[in-house]
Amino acid sequence: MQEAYGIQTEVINKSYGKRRILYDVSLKVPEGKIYGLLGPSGCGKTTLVKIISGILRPDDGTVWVRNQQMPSLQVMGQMGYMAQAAALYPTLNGYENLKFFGSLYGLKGRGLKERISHVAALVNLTDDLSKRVGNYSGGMKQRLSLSIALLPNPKVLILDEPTVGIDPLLRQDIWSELYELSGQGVTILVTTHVMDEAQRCHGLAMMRNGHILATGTAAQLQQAAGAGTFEEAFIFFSNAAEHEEGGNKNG
Ligand SMILES: Nc1ncnc2c1ncn2[C@@H]1O[C@H](COP(=O)(O)OP(=O)(O)OP(=O)(O)O)[C@@H](O)[C@H]1O
Repeated sequence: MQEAYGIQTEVINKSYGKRRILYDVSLKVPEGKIYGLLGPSGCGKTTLVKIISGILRPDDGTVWVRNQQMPSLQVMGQMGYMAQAAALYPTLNGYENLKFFGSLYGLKGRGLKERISHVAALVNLTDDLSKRVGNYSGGMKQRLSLSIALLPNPKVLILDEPTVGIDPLLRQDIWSELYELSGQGVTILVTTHVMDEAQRCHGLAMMRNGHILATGTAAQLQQAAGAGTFEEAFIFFSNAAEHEEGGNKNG
């Protein structure tokens, strides 16, 4: 049987002006899995997830989400996206922010109220919903953004650095929730520059300078690199790519 993919990209390229940001990025994210995009700051993770979400257009290449070619309005309605720089309304309180974004997702009435209670509890914000978001800490804003992405009960969830600024206990809760959602069939794409976070994913792609260096499970990648630690595996694939780039330049 053919494997079902929640997200697929084929040879995505993107430049800003003369600067190339993504090079032939091809990925396959199996449906219902948590997939990590691991790479240092500036390697192109946000650009890639924005392209997958339909926010940015690639220069060329194709994205499929749930087997539909993007951009597709129907599929975009099944996706939750958590941006790195939260687009929250600071003068509104947490509840009002959730209500506003919920209405954009087409939720209303009792259904909307129930979803707000559910997602606020998941990120431990129930007691803070009446506070102005402008007075939230960085971690609280992060949690509110995550709860907004969860509002539409998405089939595909795209999270750009979701646990930055979040304390270890809550991070644990968030990961438990992500595993729970994945168990229910939700495909989750998470960007991170943190090794231990990437290792929690079912599968991952290592990225550097707009290139995919290697893909697989953390254990497979470590084994392929013959590395003692996952961090060493990342360094191994980075060095190998650098060597190849140098070779191409020289050749
Ligand atoms: N709108 C833009 N115009 C020009 N350059 C951009 C634009 N957006 C991003 N870039 C550049 O593209 C490169 C990749 O950025 P991107 O945000 O995708 O990286 P990232 O891996 O997500 O980094 P971080 O983890 O720091 O968010 C960076 O060098 C960035 O400066």
